[in-house]
Amino acid sequence: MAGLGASKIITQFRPLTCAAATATATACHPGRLVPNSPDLIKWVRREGGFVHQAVRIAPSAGSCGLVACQDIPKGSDLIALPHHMPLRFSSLESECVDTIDSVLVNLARQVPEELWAMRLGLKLLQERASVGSFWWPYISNLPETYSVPIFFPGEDIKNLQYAPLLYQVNKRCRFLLDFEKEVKRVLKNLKPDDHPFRGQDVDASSLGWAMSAVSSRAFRLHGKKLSDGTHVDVPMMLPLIDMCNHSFDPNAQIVQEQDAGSTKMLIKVVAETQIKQDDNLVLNYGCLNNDFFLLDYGFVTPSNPYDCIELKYDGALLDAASMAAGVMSPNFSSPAPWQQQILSQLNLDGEAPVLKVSLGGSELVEGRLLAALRVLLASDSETVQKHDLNTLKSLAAEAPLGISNEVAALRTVIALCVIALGHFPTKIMEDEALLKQGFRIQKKSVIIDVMRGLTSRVKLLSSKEKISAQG
Ligand SMILES: C[S@@+](CC[C@H](N)C(=O)[O-])C[C@H]1O[C@@H](n2cnc3c(N)ncnc32)[C@H](O)[C@@H]1O
Repeated sequence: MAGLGASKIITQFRPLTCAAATATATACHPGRLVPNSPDLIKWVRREGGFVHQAVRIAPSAGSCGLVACQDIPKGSDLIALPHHMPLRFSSLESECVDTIDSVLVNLARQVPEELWAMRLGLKLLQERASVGSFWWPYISNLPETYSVPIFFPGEDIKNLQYAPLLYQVNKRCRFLLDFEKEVKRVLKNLKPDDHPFRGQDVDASSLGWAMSAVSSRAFRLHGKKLSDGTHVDVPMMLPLIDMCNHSFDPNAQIVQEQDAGSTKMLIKVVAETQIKQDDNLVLNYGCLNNDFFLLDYGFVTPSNPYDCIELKYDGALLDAASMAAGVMSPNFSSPAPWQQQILSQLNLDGEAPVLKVSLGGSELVEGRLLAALRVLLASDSETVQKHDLNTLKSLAAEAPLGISNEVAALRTVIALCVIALGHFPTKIMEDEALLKQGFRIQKKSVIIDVMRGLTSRVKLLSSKEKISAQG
């Protein structure tokens, strides 16, 4: 009986380790789980989906992408997936049809919300391990490895040199190691037929593969319609559509529409602009900073308008910065009661303050930090009370508390930038010599851009002050 059981298991799983999966395959698209995997475009068409005749899968910047092999007019449908093709994970106990579903749902419950990709990752791993999986043509075309920081060698992680990102990478690595133990504990006593991964061992590395496959490819789209007519957002993996690479200047977008004659939703990609022959089909993955791009997708976007750096709001640090900037007797660490009250309104003081503030991005200086600096550098409450909080938080509101107050606030931020740059031990020239340090270079560029933007404001304000003094 034991022998029979073993042979049954062997014919019902596909290995979760890459070397075994690729042993008999020959290269077609580089770096895929199975190099001679089935043709994805043919599979989508066979399943009742639509793929524009000019759309091809082609190598693109070291991985794959979708390319137009002839001009495509704006508004054309590029891809349409029928309802059964996206890979979703229902975590509802009521939708569990067997013990395998319940095991996965119970494991998924132990994944924190912010690591939602691991939940759908469990479903992906289950399908990867199963010989009869409907999604095998899709899964075999997924990348074999991911360039996200959880897989970086220790030295490369350290070399990111940016504490908020190091914190996130460590958190994910720690979670995967703990979750490995939990998954092993749960799977240990299961009968072979109830085992979600067909009796295979699951370790931190296969869990990391699945989490990265999902974080770098899933889209959050409308799921089931609720009785009030709204939809819940559900992460899904979209075969073929997820071959589109990212651009902040996309030529395609995902739309969901009701399938004719059915209550189900059709997921489509539509040409947002005219697409020229040989152009890549690109989607906008979202207005994300480079921390998210690197953590979830394994790449950074140069000149990313949404990139920013995070700082902790700290009175002593602000005192040091403003003194370095030549601001006279700052009192950031000992605010007056009326100032403290405004800090509480800004959520920078009080019972549960949110002390994380950012520089860069579309705002240049986070409104809460700017307002705090303006208020703490103001000498009387009357002038401050004349303005509402939104004005105090806005860089567009030019010097609401007077030019010298504004210059002192901006100089303090510039000094904060100098301190933040000092936390990177290497020079930009050294970073440039290391190809992998695109992340570090981009973070430094954000800081330098903030300094440039604020310095020109300070100059403008100072010249206005001079003119008014002369007048
Ligand atoms: C949704 S998949 C796109 C298809 C993927 N290139 C492939 O070969 O399967 C997202 C992944 O593509 C790559 N990618 C997408 N856009 C990129 C970009 N603008 N620059 C660099 N890599 C990109 C990253 O590896 C990312 O994790």
